[in-house]
Amino acid sequence: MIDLDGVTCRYGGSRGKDDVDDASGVVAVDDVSLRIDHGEFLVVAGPNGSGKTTLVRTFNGLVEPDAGTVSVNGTPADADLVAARSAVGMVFQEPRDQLVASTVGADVAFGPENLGCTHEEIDRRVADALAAVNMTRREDARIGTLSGGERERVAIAGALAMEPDHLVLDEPFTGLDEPARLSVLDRLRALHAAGTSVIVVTHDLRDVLDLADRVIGLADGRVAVVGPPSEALAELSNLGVRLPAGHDP
Ligand SMILES: Nc1ncnc2c1ncn2[C@@H]1O[C@H](COP(=O)(O)OP(=O)(O)OP(=O)(O)O)[C@@H](O)[C@H]1O
Repeated sequence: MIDLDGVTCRYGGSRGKDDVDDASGVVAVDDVSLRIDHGEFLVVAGPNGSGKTTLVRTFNGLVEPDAGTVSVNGTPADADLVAARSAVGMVFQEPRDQLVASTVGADVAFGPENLGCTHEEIDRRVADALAAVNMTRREDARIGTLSGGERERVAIAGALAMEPDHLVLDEPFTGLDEPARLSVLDRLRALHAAGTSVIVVTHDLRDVLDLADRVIGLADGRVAVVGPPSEALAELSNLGVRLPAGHDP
């Protein structure tokens, strides 16, 4: 479970927990409280610059709030960063930024190796994670030869190999063609069905809204709307996000 209480994040100006009243700089996330349960499929929507990326990066301590608290499974994220990063896997906006090895297998093994898993455990996790993204037996493929969609799936596999409770994907469909987008959606649907909590950050709600248990719409760093998709849809149309066909304003 991820629990946020009054989280505020700012860039620039004076930083730090003691100067949250300094009005200089940009307030990227503004007093957000939120609880995400195990198994939940959550969509975080909002226009460019509304604070989506900054918000989700607080979930595993990548961004430390200037005010408020984040806890993961009951422990403050900043008190145990390893636990937070093991429980909350993250796939960044540009998957190339997070691929660290030259082959698929070495890349997916990187996380479990750092966790100190045994060789047998690493092999099992790599095989399971590649199966989950439909890339079984592609361990030896060189990263440089993969398409953008395949790289995205390797990045997802790398996060899955940590066996996280929550998987966060930041704009996972950017730059993907239609087959790759549908393939990633298919994988997310299967992961959710298998019990992983999936959190998708997007300004494009086509397709993904059908999978969501709940959607949060951000505007200027604040939660403008939160609820099941059917209830949130009307208000989401005011936020400048791309809605599924038939729901455009
Ligand atoms: N490293 C940074 N330094 C300074 N300002 C930043 C930084 N990262 C984000 N911001 C600012 O914080 C605000 C929120 O940005 P953030 O990237 O969290 O929003 P977003 O909704 O994810 O945007 P996008 O859809 O464009 O990715 C914006 O005003 C942005 O310019």
